[in-house]
Amino acid sequence: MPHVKPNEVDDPAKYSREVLRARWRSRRKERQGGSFDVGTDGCDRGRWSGKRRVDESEITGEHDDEERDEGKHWRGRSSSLERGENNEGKQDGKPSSTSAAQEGNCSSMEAPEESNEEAEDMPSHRHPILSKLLHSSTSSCSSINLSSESDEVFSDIEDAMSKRKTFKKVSKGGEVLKLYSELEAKCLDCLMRDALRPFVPQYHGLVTRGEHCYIRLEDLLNGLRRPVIMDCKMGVRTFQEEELIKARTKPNMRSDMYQKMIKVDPSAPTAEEHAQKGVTKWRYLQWRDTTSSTSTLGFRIEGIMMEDGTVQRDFRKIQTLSQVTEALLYFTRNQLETLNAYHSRLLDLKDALRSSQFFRNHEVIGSSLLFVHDHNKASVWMIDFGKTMPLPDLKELQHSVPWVEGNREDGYLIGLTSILTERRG
Ligand SMILES: Nc1ncnc2c1ncn2[C@@H]1O[C@H](COP(=O)(O)OP(=O)(O)OP(=O)(O)O)[C@@H](O)[C@H]1O
Ligand SMILES: O=P(O)(O)O[C@@H]1[C@H](O)[C@H](O)[C@@H](OP(=O)(O)O)[C@H](OP(=O)(O)O)[C@H]1O
Repeated sequence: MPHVKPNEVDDPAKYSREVLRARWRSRRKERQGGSFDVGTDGCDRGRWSGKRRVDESEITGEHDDEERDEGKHWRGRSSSLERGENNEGKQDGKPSSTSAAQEGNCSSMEAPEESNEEAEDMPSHRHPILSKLLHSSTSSCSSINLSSESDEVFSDIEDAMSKRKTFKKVSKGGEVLKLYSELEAKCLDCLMRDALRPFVPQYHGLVTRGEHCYIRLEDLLNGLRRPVIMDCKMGVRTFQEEELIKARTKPNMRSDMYQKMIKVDPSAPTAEEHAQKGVTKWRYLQWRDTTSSTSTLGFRIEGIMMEDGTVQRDFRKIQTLSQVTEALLYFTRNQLETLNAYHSRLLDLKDALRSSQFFRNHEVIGSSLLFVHDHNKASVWMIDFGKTMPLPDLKELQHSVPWVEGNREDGYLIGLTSILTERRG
């Protein structure tokens, strides 16, 4: 355990960083032949979301697993740690020539931020809260690993985790950067001219850092003190129809997803999948949807971060409204004011969705509602449009009817209604 000065205990984030920093040091020492300091709390680490993130060690020179969370767990259960490799490459981070032209030349849109080199000397620019969220993912990722230090820094499980730790970074000035994806940038651009604008982080265009391009977004946690955060992935499915077609026509067996699957339920894969030790991405995503509340309630809780910085992801198997209610009451600590503020924001969102042209003609897949509150404010935001697609041929969606292959319905409003219903119950 690190030496902790008394005043550091008053600052949990700092204390947590110190503890984790010490663990990282001891882990590195062990790799170099020294002793291994096992966590003293006996808990797995809670991890949550944030695949597309940039390793802040790039910016600050520190190592991002220092900020991972030690898991105190919702209802005392341990969250699972998953590992694996993504075999399917993604093209995020480098705009195509057309998209770059559309968004403006990335490198000519420099934000007023520090360069990587400057930032290395300025660790105070880190965003401790966001970095907790971003560093607590359970999933594997095809992202480019920007950090040459990761092999040294991460343990076996963390080696796998590190493959997805490169997507987002934090900057000063009330903005966060997310690795560029053409689909997401186009959506955000559209959303800035839509009725949904007040429910989406403000989009400030693109910026280049090193060899990658990023989307500049309003930091939704800016100005909040010890915020409590919940990420709910919306919709009755989290896979695109394209993923289903690909699984049929050009199946790519993902061993990382197979591993994640058997960790939760060894009997879930078919005999063939067991033999191949792999599942297609569609199969994994569909399994996640049907074993959580996604398929039935139209949303699932991906993770919750409490005010002390602990991140909890033990909601994978939640399927009923009463379980969701329990989680939400825990998240809000039963505070009526907070619950009411969320409720009224969600009603406003529902109205805005009704009048949104963007919503009418987009298939919204894998997008989240981010619930954020502190002691005097609560709000809900729509985030993550990386898999949100415009519909062809002036087609429009209802968002409130079940999905059947080909209809492209996403069930977003089914999820929103479930959340609102839960609140009434
Ligand atoms: N504008 C923002 N301001 C503050 N925090 C944000 C913002 N956008 C995202 N986050 C945080 O980062 C997390 C991940 O964001 P997002 O879902 O957009 O990333 P992703 O890499 O696409 O993740 P996923 O693994 O869900 O596909 C969110 O759960 C949220 O906590
Ligand atoms: O639920 P988990 O266990 O965290 O699994 C991940 C989750 O379903 C993400 O939504 C998905 O990314 P997309 O939605 O962006 O496809 C990711 O795929 P990936 O590994 O291909 O990134 C999965 O690994």
